[in-house]
Amino acid sequence: MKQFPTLTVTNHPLIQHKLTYIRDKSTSKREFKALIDEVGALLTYEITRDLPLTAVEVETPLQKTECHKIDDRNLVIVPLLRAGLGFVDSIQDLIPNCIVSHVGMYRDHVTKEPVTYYTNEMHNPGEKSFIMVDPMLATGGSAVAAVDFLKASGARDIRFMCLVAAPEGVELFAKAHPDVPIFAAALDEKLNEDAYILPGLGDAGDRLFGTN
Ligand SMILES: O=P(O)(O)OC[C@H]1O[C@H](OP(=O)(O)OP(=O)(O)O)[C@H](O)[C@@H]1O
Ligand SMILES: O=c1cc[nH]c(=O)[nH]1
Ligand SMILES: [Mg+2]
Repeated sequence: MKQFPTLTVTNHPLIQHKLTYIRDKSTSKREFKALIDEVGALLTYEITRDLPLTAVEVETPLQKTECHKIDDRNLVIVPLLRAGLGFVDSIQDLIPNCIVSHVGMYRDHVTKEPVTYYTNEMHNPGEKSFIMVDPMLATGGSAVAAVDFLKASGARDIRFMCLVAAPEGVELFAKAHPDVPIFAAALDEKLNEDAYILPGLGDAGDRLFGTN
């Protein structure tokens, strides 16, 4: 299998176990969201591993001591609507002070090209760390366009978290944004003729929100 230097596949047994149920078409909508929450938390643990820490003094009931904090008020989660919303709850549970800045984008069913329909204004993006989240990296068109937007707004420190990636999408993304690390739970086989990931999990947005 082709190697991608900017891709980290977090194939921890717990993630693989939960991904098995996420892929299963008989998994209910309620279970699907609960599993996305759980895997989202586990992937967040991995993607935040290299965030810098600042020393702070804390007084325990016994004495003063030096502890460490991440700069959570300058950490921005960027969910790609709609399916990226699935990861927001778990990240906010872990890092309640983070900022959430939405990017609305859908993939045109015919051309497979991303169409942007919503963006948030960014404040001091050069001073912030961004984690873009979307369960699916298929052709890579949406993720590349979303990072193009973040960079055009002034963002520099960006990470991308997804659940399932296709080799075609990783290749396109890594070429366009070699400075943006990708964290995924699985690198799947390929895209089908409709640019869906095989074996994949189907349409993540539809499974999360009950549409199709
Ligand atoms: O890598 P790509 O080929 O661009 O495909 C991936 C995109 O497709 C899905 O979104 P979709 O267009 O289905 O929108 P939705 O989240 O609103 O369902 C998915 O959540 C990604 O954003
Ligand atoms: O397999 C795919 C490809 C794009 N979007 C999805 O939700 N699933
Ligand atoms: Mg969709």
